[in-house]
Amino acid sequence: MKLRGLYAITDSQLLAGKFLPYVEAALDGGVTLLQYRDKSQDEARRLREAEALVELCSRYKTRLIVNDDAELAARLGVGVHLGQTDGPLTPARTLLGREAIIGSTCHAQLELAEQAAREGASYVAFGRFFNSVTKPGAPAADTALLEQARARLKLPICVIGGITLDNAAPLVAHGADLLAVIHGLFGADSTQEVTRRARAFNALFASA
Ligand SMILES: Cc1ncc(COP(=O)(O)OP(=O)(O)O)c(N)n1
Ligand SMILES: Cc1nc(C(=O)O)sc1CCOP(=O)(O)O
Ligand SMILES: [Mg+2]
Repeated sequence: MKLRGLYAITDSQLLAGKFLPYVEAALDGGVTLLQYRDKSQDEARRLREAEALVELCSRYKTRLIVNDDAELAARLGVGVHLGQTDGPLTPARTLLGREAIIGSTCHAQLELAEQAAREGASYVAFGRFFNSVTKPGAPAADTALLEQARARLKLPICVIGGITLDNAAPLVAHGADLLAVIHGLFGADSTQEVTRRARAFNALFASA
């Protein structure tokens, strides 16, 4: 499967009280990957919400990724996204199997991406490209890095951090395969607007 398009990421605070309707609205507009990202320690809620997403993603034929938690991903039979402090990639690959999608945060460092590629990552993520409401303190990356990554890596390249419909096009033009978005997608006022934004993010790839 080609990993290219919109990578929607959930946020428990932003989606409080509208979690499933907003996620379904995004899937309706077209999502290549959906990441369940919940930074709370509420294990019961995490399991409940992640199971609901498994069902939703199976209806929309979308691949689900769990943030941080390879054990939960294994339990649900889905992929995982691992940051630099979320545990090593090689055992996660062994746990989840060859077919699983495993993503790796590489900040703005090509060396981290090359290491992730050697250890079996399915995609590498660089960021943050713009000011992020969700994660303002993340290290900054720029489009020059993207061009170098494109030249040196064969893996799909994901970009993240403050991405909106107004600033995403140059990232695609500089070689991004996946646009990972929280606020620029789910910060909308209505489900209709979430669907419109998802379609518009995908349209950036059609014209690239
Ligand atoms: C697609 C994608 N890219 C980067 C991240 C950030 O991962 P990490 O650095 O582990 O930070 P947290 O998201 O866990 O706070 C991501 N989740 N997804
Ligand atoms: C979770 C995350 N990781 C980042 C990184 O740079 O690694 S930026 C980020 C936040 C993404 O949310 P938004 O689209 O609202 O900016
Ligand atoms: Mg993490």
